[in-house]
Amino acid sequence: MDYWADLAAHHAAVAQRPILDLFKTPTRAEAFSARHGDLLFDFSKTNLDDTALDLLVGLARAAGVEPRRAAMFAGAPINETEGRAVLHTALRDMEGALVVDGCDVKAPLRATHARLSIFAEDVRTGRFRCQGGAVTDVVNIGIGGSDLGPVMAVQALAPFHDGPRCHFVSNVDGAHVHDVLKGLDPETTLVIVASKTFTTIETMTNAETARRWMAARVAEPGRQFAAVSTAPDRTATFGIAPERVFGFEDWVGGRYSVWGPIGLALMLAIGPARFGAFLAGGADMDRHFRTAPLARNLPVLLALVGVWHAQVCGHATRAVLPYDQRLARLPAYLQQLEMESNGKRVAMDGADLPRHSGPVVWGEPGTNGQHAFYQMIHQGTRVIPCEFLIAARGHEPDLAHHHRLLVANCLAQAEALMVGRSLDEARAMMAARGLTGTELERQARHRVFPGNRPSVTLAYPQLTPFVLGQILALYEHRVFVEGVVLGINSFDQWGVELGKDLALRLMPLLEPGAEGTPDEAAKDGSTRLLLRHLR
Ligand SMILES: O=P(O)(O)OC[C@H]1O[C@H](O)[C@H](O)[C@@H](O)[C@@H]1O
Repeated sequence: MDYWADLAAHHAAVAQRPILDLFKTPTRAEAFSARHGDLLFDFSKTNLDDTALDLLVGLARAAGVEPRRAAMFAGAPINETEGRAVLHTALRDMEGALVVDGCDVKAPLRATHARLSIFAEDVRTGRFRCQGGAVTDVVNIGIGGSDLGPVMAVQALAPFHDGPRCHFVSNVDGAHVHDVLKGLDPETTLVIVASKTFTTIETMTNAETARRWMAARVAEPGRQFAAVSTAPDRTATFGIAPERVFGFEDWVGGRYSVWGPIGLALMLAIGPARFGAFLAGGADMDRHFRTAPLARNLPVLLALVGVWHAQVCGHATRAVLPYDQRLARLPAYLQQLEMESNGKRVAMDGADLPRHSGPVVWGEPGTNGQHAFYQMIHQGTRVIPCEFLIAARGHEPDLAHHHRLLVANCLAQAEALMVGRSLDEARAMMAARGLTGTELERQARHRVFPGNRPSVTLAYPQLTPFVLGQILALYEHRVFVEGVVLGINSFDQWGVELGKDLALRLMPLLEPGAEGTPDEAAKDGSTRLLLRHLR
């Protein structure tokens, strides 16, 4: 059975059907939504019907999602281009044993987690002393997966933040480290150098700058540095004592690493107990993903809706729209998670991918986005499937009216996208304003909303550590399922390498005197022009 061909044929048959018509079936909303605990995933405002869903679930099954899922959790080397297991799920379920290549991987995880928790408590309680006393500020220096997870999660869980202030430096642009350090006291600052490889040029450059900044005022700057890495030899060379080095294994991908020591800044912010609740939320979603039938499985459904929109309907982008200000960095986090995982043109077997890879992921929190780019979402010529996230409750009980406005806006946008406004309705509006004839017609046309634009909504009770863990694991497994369905390796990222190599080779050409050298002459005309201009 060719599921892709059948899906394409089905899509062609239903593409013009109004989504709203599907609600003539009274059970539509219940049938095209799924729950796990207090999470509700509503995908009824899409053009998916029973036939499409059956085909998509068949596609997932035929692609081997179930055996592949079992292989991932069992520690098989499913990251085939790097010859590694993919076991970030073990970081959030450290109980028991999991033997991979003859060794139990869980006991060392528990040991590192225990050390991390003790260190975090020492810092939080003031037992860990800097030159100037207890730690007041933490600076996490890292980039990509060593930054986006912690920075997003610390902001997301601000209501639970009772530890030192946390700051993040990622960009090699000196403006970033300068602006962050400028307001801090080196005598009470702890610097975490977070880098899986401990070779990333941005992170190492920022770490050296931070050490110089600290050394100017602190007698033993190395004592106020901690490191998170898979490379203990390199952390030692940098001069960070082993008791403040927290390691992890290379089977934790950078963009999947917030659950382990890379999450140290989050643990310092909210404490080990709440960090444990975050892990428990992730583990809870893991259990759901492993046990729920495909057609009731939240990550599988989220993935299949994504495949329907991106590969079957051909929509090139996906907007992630959290109606939750504290999830402001979620779209950026998901850009790495989804686009670094599934933005690939070659299938696992080395052949060209016969269809598009994962979509462009972008977004901003609502309601801000409404006053910026929603114009295009509603009336542009391109269809942009939207993913709304909304909590039932905020954390500010005395501002409950704000939250009601937030919820109303979120639901209104999804409704407007689907229902739209017809030309007749727009004409009636213009007639009510006294317009007539061609002017009425012209003005009315600008006020038409075509509608029939798909969206999904993830509703959760409240943004707690547990719920954040559930949401992030949900997205991780969605990426996994999409990757299996597309037949790609979601766990490598060769596409980031070429630019890094070229940047290193360009560095000498930015020195004064590089003009006219053979290395410069070997560059293309545009690069030469820019080099000269920027030198
Ligand atoms: O943690 P690091 O080794 O410093 O890597 C940081 C980031 O850079 C790499 O180039 C990858 O694109 C990312 O997946 C990774 O998260």
